[in-house]
Amino acid sequence: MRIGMIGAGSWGTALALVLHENGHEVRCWTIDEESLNDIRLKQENSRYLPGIKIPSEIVFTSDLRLIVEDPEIIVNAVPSQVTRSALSLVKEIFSDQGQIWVSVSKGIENKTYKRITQVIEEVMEVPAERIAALSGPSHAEEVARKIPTAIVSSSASIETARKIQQVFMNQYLRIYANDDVTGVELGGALKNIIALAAGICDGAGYGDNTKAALMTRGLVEISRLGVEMGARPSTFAGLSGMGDLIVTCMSRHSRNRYVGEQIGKGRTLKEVLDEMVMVAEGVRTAESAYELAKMKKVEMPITEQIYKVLFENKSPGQAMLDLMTRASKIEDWGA
Ligand SMILES: NC(=O)C1=CN([C@@H]2O[C@H](COP(=O)(O)OP(=O)(O)OC[C@H]3O[C@@H](n4cnc5c(N)ncnc54)[C@H](O)[C@@H]3O)[C@@H](O)[C@H]2O)C=CC1
Ligand SMILES: O=C(CO)COP(=O)(O)O
Repeated sequence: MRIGMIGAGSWGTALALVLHENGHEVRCWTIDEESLNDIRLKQENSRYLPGIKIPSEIVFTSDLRLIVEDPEIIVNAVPSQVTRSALSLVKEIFSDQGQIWVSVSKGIENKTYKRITQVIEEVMEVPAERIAALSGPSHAEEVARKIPTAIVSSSASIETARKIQQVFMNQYLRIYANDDVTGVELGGALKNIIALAAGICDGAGYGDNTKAALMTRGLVEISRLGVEMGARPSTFAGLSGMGDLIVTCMSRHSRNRYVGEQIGKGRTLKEVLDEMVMVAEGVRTAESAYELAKMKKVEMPITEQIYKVLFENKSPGQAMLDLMTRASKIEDWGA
């Protein structure tokens, strides 16, 4: 199959390697001329995925026309908040021939509160049944090294989810399929906020008990908002829920956990983001989730405290104290 990849950051590049290995013809678009030159000269994307050799058969280009020329599948791998603008460029030159779209981005668009498959549906004017989300515990650094990984392909149409499963699956990337796209995308987006909290926990010197509490109660509030938005509760116990929450809160590769860790050590958000090359989606998703929770009247205490630490200068210590001294509760999946 011919597959177009929009975005050649760490995840876009790692997935291009998977697809190439699976026998597909892959073309990746990037606006980043520096990494493009790097890939052409050294066969390595050292800015986003250092240490991994990139086969010369994978085309990397800044010419979008090469991406939209006759693909059977188009994958969106740019960060959530720039997906709309990147797709607007695609829309100008794209002719719809029944292609399947895949979102691998994990976020909720600011202001519109849309999941990324919904942004694709709106901008590209394709039906939800032809769009899938691929999500789950999968750091690019490990997938690119062929470390066994399992994720989930989800679409409103289970046939579409199954097709994408077949295209991406191989010996080191196991893919499950389901049709709860709302749950899959919200799990992948919201766990990044809890990973920021887990990072703060590491940076501020709290303990393993603290992190376990944040992860467990984090999953409760993720599920609570997810169910309110129409997701199935059981999806949050799966790869795109608990699975991704575990890896992002625990992994040395996680950019969201890293940002939290730096803040926990006393640095400002601006200082940390200014020196980062890669995206930490949880920062902007915290804005969307905080506002959504207020609008939907869903209790999300950890998200609320993370929002206040990130954007209202609240100290992590005070945020932790406020979480610990909330009114006493019965432990229940909705409490
Ligand atoms: N890195 C990882 O391990 C994983 C990342 N993801 C998700 O994949 C998405 C992409 O993440 P990464 O590849 O890690 O990000 P990255 O920061 O490594 O790369 C971002 C890519 O987007 C491009 N980009 C940035 N702004 C742009 C714009 N305005 N227009 C066009 N292109 C633009 C950059 O040039 C770069 O190619 C995120 O939503 C992330 O949460 C999902 C699973 C794993
Ligand atoms: O979603 C991811 C792993 O599944 C990547 O997480 P980070 O963006 O925090 O690195």
